[in-house]
Amino acid sequence: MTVNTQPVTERPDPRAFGLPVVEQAQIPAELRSLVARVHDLVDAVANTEADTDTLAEAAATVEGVTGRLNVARRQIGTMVQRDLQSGDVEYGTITNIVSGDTNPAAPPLLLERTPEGLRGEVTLNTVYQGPPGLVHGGWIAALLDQAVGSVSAVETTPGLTAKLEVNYRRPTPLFTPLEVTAEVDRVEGRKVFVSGRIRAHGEVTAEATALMVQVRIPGTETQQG
Ligand SMILES: CCCCCCCC/C=C\CCCCCCCC(=O)SCCNC(=O)CCNC(=O)[C@H](O)C(C)(C)COP(=O)(O)OP(=O)(O)OC[C@H]1O[C@@H](n2cnc3c(N)ncnc32)[C@H](O)[C@@H]1OP(=O)(O)O
Repeated sequence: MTVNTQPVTERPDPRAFGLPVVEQAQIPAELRSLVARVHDLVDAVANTEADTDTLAEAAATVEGVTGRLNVARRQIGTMVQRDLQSGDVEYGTITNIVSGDTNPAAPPLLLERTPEGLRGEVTLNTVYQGPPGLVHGGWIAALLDQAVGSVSAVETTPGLTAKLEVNYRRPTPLFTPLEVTAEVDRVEGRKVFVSGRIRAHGEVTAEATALMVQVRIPGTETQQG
C-alpha cells in the first residue's frame, strides 16, 4: 500500500535542524573510489593470512593514510540529499552504517521507490558474518530497520524507530543477492506502522514489523498531534 500522506514540498529540510546537507552529486568521484577501496580493504583485513612482514607494512601504511585523511573531518550529523529515480528527494545521514554514501563499513543498501514502498538489493560478504556462511542477525535487523525507517521517511516524514520486531524465518546467506523491501502499513498521528522483509532466491529469510515515531517539526506540533 502506498501512503502518500505528505506532499514532497512539506518534507522537512535537515538544514532547519542545523544539519549540513551535501548533494549526492557533489560527493567527489575520488571519495567514492576511496570508500569502495576501503570497503574491499576491510574484507581483505578480515580474511588475510598474509605473512607478518606484509601485515606490519600494511598497518604502517594504513596508519599514515588515516592521519592524512583526519586533517579535515565532516560535522557529525551531515546529511546527504539523494534524488530517487521516482523523482522524490530523500535525505540520509552521510555516514549511515547501512546506506551511507561515505561509510566504507556500509554494504551499502540502496533503496528505490516501488508502487508498494521501497526495494533494494544487496550482497553481503564475510564482514557481515555471524554464524558460518550466514549474515549476522543484528545486521539483518539493521537492514530491516533502515528499510522501514526510509520508507516511513519517504512516504510520510522522518522518524525514529520506537519498536522493531524481527522474525528470522530461514538462514540469510552471504554472497547471495538479498532483496530488501519495506512498506508503510498505516499512520496514526505521529505513529507510522511499517513492515519489511528480506528475500534470498525469492524466499523470505527475515521479516519485520516496526513502529516509527515521526520527529516533531517546529511549527507543526498541532497538526502532528
Ligand atoms: C533529528 C532531525 C532529523 C531531521 C532529518 C532526518 C532525516 C532522516 C531521514 C531518513 C532516515 C531513515 C533511515 C533511518 C533508519 C534507522 C532508524 C533508527 O535507527 S532510529 C534509532 C533508534 N531509535 C531511537 O533511538 C529512538 C529512541 N526513542 C525515542 O527517542 C522516543 O521514545 C521516541 C522518539 C520514539 C518517542 O518519543 P516521543 O516523546 O517523541 O513520543 P511519545 O509520546 O513517547 O510516543 C508517541 C506515540 O508513540 C507511542 N510509542 C512510543 N514508543 C512506543 C513503543 N516502544 N511501543 C509502542 N508504542 C510506542 C506512544 O505511546 C505514543 O502513542 P500515542 O500518541 O499516545 O498513541
